[in-house]
Amino acid sequence: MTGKDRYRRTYPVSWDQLHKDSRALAWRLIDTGQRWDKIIAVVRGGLVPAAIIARELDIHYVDTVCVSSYTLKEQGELKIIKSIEGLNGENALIIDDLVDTGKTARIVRQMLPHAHFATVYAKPDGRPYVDTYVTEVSQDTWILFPWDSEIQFIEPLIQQKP
Ligand SMILES: O=P(O)(O)OC[C@H]1O[C@H](OP(=O)(O)OP(=O)(O)O)[C@H](O)[C@@H]1O
Repeated sequence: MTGKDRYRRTYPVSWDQLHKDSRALAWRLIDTGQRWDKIIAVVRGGLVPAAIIARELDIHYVDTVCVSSYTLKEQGELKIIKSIEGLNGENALIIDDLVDTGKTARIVRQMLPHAHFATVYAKPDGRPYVDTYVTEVSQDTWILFPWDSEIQFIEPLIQQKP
């Protein structure tokens, strides 16, 4: 299934919730007992969680891999826009906002095979490709991130058509 048909529900995440969930991910990472000295953010969705994790884990080295797989809700071809040279992922933590089908995680793991892969949110198909995550949502849920949304007026429920 491709495109909008894949999503039957929406899970809106506010900035506050994203901050709390990213801090919860930081706690979970600390609880593994492992320690890392580098963060690799998967651009773009991983940028904000990576900044929060870098602060909580006191990591000052942050780099990026740039991969794009979606055009809004339409699943498109996966493109590597920027890779990483000279690292195998040792002592590195890869951070993304979400693992959905797992396509992005699989390709980033190939670039950095020794890294620990962590996401804030995970769907069942992508879960096997992450080492640590916080919240699972169903495969047919569209996670509406705060950077993709705005607060706006809506009609009273009674005036909305079914
Ligand atoms: O598990 P997958 O099916 O690969 O999906 C997860 C990826 O999709 C989103 O990125 P997207 O490609 O939308 O790019 P963006 O973060 O730049 O918006 C998200 O940030 C993950 O990187």
